[in-house]
Amino acid sequence: MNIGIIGIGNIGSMLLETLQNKEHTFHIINRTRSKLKKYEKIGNIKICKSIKDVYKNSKYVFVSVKPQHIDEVFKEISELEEDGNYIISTAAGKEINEISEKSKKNNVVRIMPTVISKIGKGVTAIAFHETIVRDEKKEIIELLKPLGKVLELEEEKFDAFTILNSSGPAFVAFILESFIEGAINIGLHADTAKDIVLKTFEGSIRFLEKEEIDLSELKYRVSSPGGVTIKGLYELEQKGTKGAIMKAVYESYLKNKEL
Ligand SMILES: NC(=O)C1=CN([C@@H]2O[C@H](COP(=O)(O)OP(=O)(O)OC[C@H]3O[C@@H](n4cnc5c(N)ncnc54)[C@H](O)[C@@H]3O)[C@@H](O)[C@H]2O)C=CC1
Ligand SMILES: O=C(O)[C@@H]1CCC=N1
Repeated sequence: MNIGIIGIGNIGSMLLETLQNKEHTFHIINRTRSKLKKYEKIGNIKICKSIKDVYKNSKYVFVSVKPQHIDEVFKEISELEEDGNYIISTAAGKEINEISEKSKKNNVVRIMPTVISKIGKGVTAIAFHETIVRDEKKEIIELLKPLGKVLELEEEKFDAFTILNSSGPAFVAFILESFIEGAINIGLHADTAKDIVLKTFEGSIRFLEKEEIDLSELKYRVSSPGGVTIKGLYELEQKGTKGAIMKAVYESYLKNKEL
């Protein structure tokens, strides 16, 4: 399969490296040429000089540039003839109808990926232009399988999905970091703290899945009456931590809707 990728940043490089497979030939381009250097000597990766070269040579063309740069890419594509190729946009907040209008193409697919897919464990949401039929959808979903789970989702749910799934890893990193720094403050070395915190989070998730219990049930199993855990939970409640996190999710959601 001939696959194009316009924009080899965080997501473009994740797509290139995760979908890498000897049966595919990749045609890639990036504005900052230095980011392409490491792919120069790989046989099935062709570095292109123009968006036209990428589009003309690829059946599936991922567009993974920032939302503020996407219009110029679609403008260039709009001047090219559609010949059985499909645009697959990864841009947050950009709807299929808008992409279709700007690129003057019908074969438009929208995905919402995550950097986590680099290890094949992420979830990728997907939505298709109304003219794309079942067999075409099946082939595209199959192409994306190395990314992990591929979830067909109504476009109106993309904004919420983006914040939870695609911004999500950054929120997780922030919360983990808070615990690690809390641990350093009570005398642990950073490496030890990181190891314990990661294992505690991972173990708690596995435990919740296996025991099939509610989150509050886990809180009450751990919190001894008048003990140490409830003291910390009380502090979090007094500081409005849950409200702050809910507000963070909401603000990200509003920002995504503005794009
Ligand atoms: N970073 C993430 O975790 C996620 C990002 N997204 C979306 O994916 C898209 C890409 O995000 P990132 O990879 O984080 O951005 P990035 O800034 O890391 O990568 C974008 C790349 O596109 C290149 N570029 C810009 N204009 C170009 C042009 N005209 N021709 C060729 N290359 C061009 C830039 O040089 C850059 O390397 C965005 O639209 C974003 O909303 C979606 C889900 C998750
Ligand atoms: O922060 C952003 O705008 C992009 C979209 C979702 C994750 N990263």
